[in-house]
Amino acid sequence: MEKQDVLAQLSHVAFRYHKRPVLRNVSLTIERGAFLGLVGPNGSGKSTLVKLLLGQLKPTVGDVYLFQQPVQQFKQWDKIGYVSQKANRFSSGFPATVYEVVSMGLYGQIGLFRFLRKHHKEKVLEVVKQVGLQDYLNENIGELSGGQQQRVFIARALVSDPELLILDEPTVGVDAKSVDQFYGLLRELNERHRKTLLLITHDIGAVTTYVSQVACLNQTIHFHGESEEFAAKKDKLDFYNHDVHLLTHHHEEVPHV
Ligand SMILES: Nc1ncnc2c1ncn2[C@@H]1O[C@H](COP(=O)(O)OP(=O)(O)OP(=O)(O)O)[C@@H](O)[C@H]1O
Repeated sequence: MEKQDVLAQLSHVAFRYHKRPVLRNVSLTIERGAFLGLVGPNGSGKSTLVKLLLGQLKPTVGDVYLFQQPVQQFKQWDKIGYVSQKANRFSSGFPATVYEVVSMGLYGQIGLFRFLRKHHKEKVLEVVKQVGLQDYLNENIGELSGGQQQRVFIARALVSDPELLILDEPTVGVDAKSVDQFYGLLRELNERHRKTLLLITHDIGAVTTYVSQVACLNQTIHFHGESEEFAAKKDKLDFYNHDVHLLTHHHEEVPHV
């Protein structure tokens, strides 16, 4: 593997909230072109790992690199797109159209009050089309279903042309049929549009069906390999214990600290 093909890396990372250890000795590499699913039970540290990757938290021990740079020095944030689990929660009165919300993804590049140039507008239309919402361009986002809203946020993350897209539980609150379409979209972004994806999810079914690699986290990485290998081994991996069948459905009831 060439050095420039490592887009993100955690090296021997430990993290604690106050005195409480949450992650220990986590080493994980995300290579260019990967579609990596990060799975783990509730409270296993998935969101904490993402916050460390994005430089929002500092490891107690170890190092985090983005595009071969220590995350504290990293400045090229337009190379990274991020879609959080709270993205699809707009009420019907929210006064912004699909076009406007997706355009917001360009503000980092062009500044908040600058006008979009022709090529910016074309890029907005291109990514809206990529996520299949071209017929909804002028709809208010609050009028769309949870699955459609989530696509809008993918488009907003894509509009600045990131190389690495990080999605934290993006299907929470999305109905089952839209979830399948949504994962299909992610696969297409990975295979056709060459985006590197990190998908944080409880959904074991999705990871075995759609992603190319799986990493299992429960305080530390218990497995990282190809999804076929994961599918063959998953019943023997003890990191989930008895929780495995509950995970897809119980997420929303779990209070976040
Ligand atoms: N700000 C915080 N302060 C203290 N403890 C926290 C904080 N955020 C998370 N924790 C704790 O750290 C542990 C890991 O939380 P984290 O949210 O990273 O796990 P997760 O795998 O993303 O969980 P979930 O699947 O429920 O979203 C949990 O025990 C959680 O209660």
